[in-house]
Parts: sequence; C-alpha cells; structure tokens
Amino acid sequence: MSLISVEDALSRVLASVGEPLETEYVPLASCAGRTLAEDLSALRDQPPFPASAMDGYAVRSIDCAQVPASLQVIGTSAAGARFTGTIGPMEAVRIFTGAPIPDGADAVVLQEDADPSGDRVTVKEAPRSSRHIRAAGLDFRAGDVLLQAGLRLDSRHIALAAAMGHGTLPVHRRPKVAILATGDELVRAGEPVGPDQITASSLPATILMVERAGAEAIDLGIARDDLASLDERIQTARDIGADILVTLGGASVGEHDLVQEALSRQGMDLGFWRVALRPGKPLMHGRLGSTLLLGLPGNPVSSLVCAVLFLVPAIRALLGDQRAADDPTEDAILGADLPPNRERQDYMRASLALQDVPLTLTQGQERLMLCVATPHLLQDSSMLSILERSDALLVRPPHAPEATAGEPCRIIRLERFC
Ligand SMILES: Nc1nc2c(c(=O)[nH]1)N[C@H]1C(S)=C(S)[C@@H](COP(=O)(O)OP(=O)(O)OC[C@H]3O[C@@H](n4cnc5c(N)ncnc54)[C@H](O)[C@@H]3O)O[C@H]1N2
Ligand code: MOO
Repeated sequence: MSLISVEDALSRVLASVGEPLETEYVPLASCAGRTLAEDLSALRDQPPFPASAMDGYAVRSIDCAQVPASLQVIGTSAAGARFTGTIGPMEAVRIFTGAPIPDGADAVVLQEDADPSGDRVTVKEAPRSSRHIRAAGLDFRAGDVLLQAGLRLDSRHIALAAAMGHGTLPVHRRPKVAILATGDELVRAGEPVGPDQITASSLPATILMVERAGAEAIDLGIARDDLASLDERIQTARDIGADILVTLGGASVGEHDLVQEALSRQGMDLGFWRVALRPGKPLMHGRLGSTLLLGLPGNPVSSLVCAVLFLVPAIRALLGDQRAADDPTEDAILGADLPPNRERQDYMRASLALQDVPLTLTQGQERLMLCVATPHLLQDSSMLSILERSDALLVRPPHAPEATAGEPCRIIRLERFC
C-alpha cells in the first residue's frame, strides 16, 4: 500500500466518524469542552427590567434641569428588592447598581453628584434622560437565538446560557477513547524499569490530550508484543463500547509490530495504513464494528503529531464540533534556512519568538511584532526533551523547495492540543 497524503488521511478519518454522538442534557458547570447539540434561544429578556447601572438616585431628569435641585427621597430600590411606588415631581429614590428603575424615573444621578441630607438630596449635576439606565432587553430578548448548534462551549458561552435562563444544555455525549500502549519493552510511568525497558511516556500524554479534546479517556494499559495479549485488550475496548480505540506502537513493519494483525483477526475494516507524514508515517486507520481505530506509531513524537492531526479532529467530530475539520495551521516567519523537503509532509518541532520589526510608513516609524518559528536542529521522533522545548510544529509540504530565514511559513501551536 503506498503512502497517502495527510489531507486525504484526515478526510478519510473524518468521513469514517459519521454522525456526532447522541444528545444528552448536562448541567452548565459540567459543559466545558462539550458541543451544543441544538441552537439555543433565550428564555427571558436581559436585563428583564430597566436597571440602574450605578449607585445613586433615580430621578425625573426634568426636575433636575436647573441645578442645584433639592428632591425629596421617598424610598430605596436595591438589586433584588425594587421600590414599588411611583416617583412624582421633585421626588427621588435611593438606588443601587442592578436595581429596577422605579416608575416615573427616567435617569440616575451618581451619588458622587448628589448631597444627601436627612430625607432630601441635592442634585448637583443635571442628568440627561435615560442616563445610567440599562433598558430592558439591552443585552438580549426572549426568543433570540444566541448560541448555535456545533459550538464548542467555554465559560463565555456558559455565562451567556445561564443569563438566558438555562440550567442544563443539550450537548453531544463525550466519546469514550480507549488508549492501549503496546510493547514488551514498556513499563508504566513510575514503575521500576528493567535494563532493556523504557517508560511508556505516550500513554499518560495521550490520555491528557484526549481529555483536553473533550473525550473520556480509558487507560487500557500496556499489551505485550503477542497476539493473545493484544486480543484481550482489544476485546476489552469493544466490551466497554469505546467509540475510538487508539493503539500506541506496533504499527510499523517489524516482526513485533502485531497491532494490525490482531485487529484484522477481530474483523477490522482497514481504512488506510501509512501516510506521507514525518514523523508518523506508519499511522493506521480502520473500523472495528462501531469503534473507530487509530494505530499511532510508537515513537512518542510521532504519536503526538498523529494525535494532533487525526485523533483530536476525530474526537471533535464525534462531539459535533462544527470546527472539527478546520485547518489548525497559522502564519509565522521562518527563523532558519531549511533544505528542500522530500516526499513526506514534515512537522518539525520549533520554538516561537516574537520579533519586533521596524516599519517605515508614510506617517513615520511603526513597529510590528512578528512570530518567528525556528526549527530545532535535531528532529529525531524519539526525543521528548526537544518536544518540551517546542511551542509549535512547523509544517513543510511534500517536496517544498529550500527555504530561507525570513520567509513566511505555517505552524501549528502545540498549546492548543497539549
Ligand atoms: N524497516 C522499517 N522500520 C521502521 C519503519 C519503516 O518504515 N521501515 N518506520 C519507522 C517509523 S517512521 C516509526 S515512527 C517507527 C514506529 O514504529 P511502530 O509504530 O511499530 O513503533 P514501535 O516499534 O512499537 O516503537 C517505536 C519506538 O517507540 C517506542 N515506544 C513505543 N510505544 C511507546 C510509548 N507508549 N511511549 C514511549 N515510547 C514508546 C518504542 O520503544 C520504540 O523505541 O518505526 C520505524 N521503523
Ligand atoms: O515517521 Mo516515524 O514517525 O519517522 O518517526
């Protein structure tokens, strides 16, 4: 099987996701990272009544056209406890921020612009009509559709939904993502490491990425490099109804790379294997019943790059995120010369720095901040110390010609995924 392009691989992964997961109703405070399953309309006006924006006195502006003006204070309107009467000529009501404006009043005088004395107040500054009053429905009206289906919810959306009158929201179920490390050489982080062993660093890292993407991560541990051990863990993933099974390692061509064989024996429908991608070439994709399969390569940087490019978009698509297929790249300026690229799309670990560039404009000198991406010299896909020092992946298309420092380039910011 020949290598397929990154774009082709991503569209095949997303096509195999199918429809977003079913809808469930979740309390607002637990909706972070969920995706709204339906358009949401306001259940009430906000504010629901004309409200004071300041602490001071509610007045009739006409009474204060000539200042100083002495008014009779006939009551108090506080947030949550309105004044129920009506303000008449030369009368005022003490009012606080957020309180309903009493009937008859059309302005609020700041308390800094008024001198209280007993049951009277002297207004020193003439207010114009509607001064410091928030009209009913200023923010939104009942029935306004303010949040759209497919929106990935953050605290801004939660604040608005709460103000709109909602306590729970219709969101798509979180995908269950089972993660299985494979390899006789691997031990869990923190456990004793034998002479020929290393830590399965990608296991906790992938769990974190999966949770950050909005899914429920299920840790299937480490399978040995034998079919029985793999079979057993794959069966566990099916038994728990995993929406995605992610395997780490064993994806390549060696005799110990048994993941594909084990999955095939259980009836995998192979989508693709091997992508024109560096690092991450041996990526495998398929389906096993209702479970989407992503076989990530074992080198930890390769598995992270594949998770950024394919696993996170698949999770977002299952969550119904309307932006699941968005291009994650953005513009930057290249910080070093680079040789021509070969046939695989390259994702180079790079550090970002802001560079202040002087610009001569017609009106004089301006300064522009540019984001400069400098790839690290070593790009071995086993090297996590370099990954830790990297802010971004610098993307180089297949067969890109040599490039010179200062040219535009495209990057993916890692903080968005890690
Ligand atoms: N003859 C060929 N050899 C290799 C090819 C190839 O095309 N022909 N491809 C290379 C590429 S590219 C990659 S990437 C690796 C990936 O292969 P596998 O997916 O089979 O990975 P493993 O062999 O199982 O492991 C590779 C490496 O990564 C370590 N590893 C595995 N799992 C983890 C984990 N969870 N956390 C941290 N490190 C892990 C493992 O110990 C190995 O050192 O294959 C090349 N070979
Ligand atoms: O593509 Mo492998 O993922 O070079 O290390």
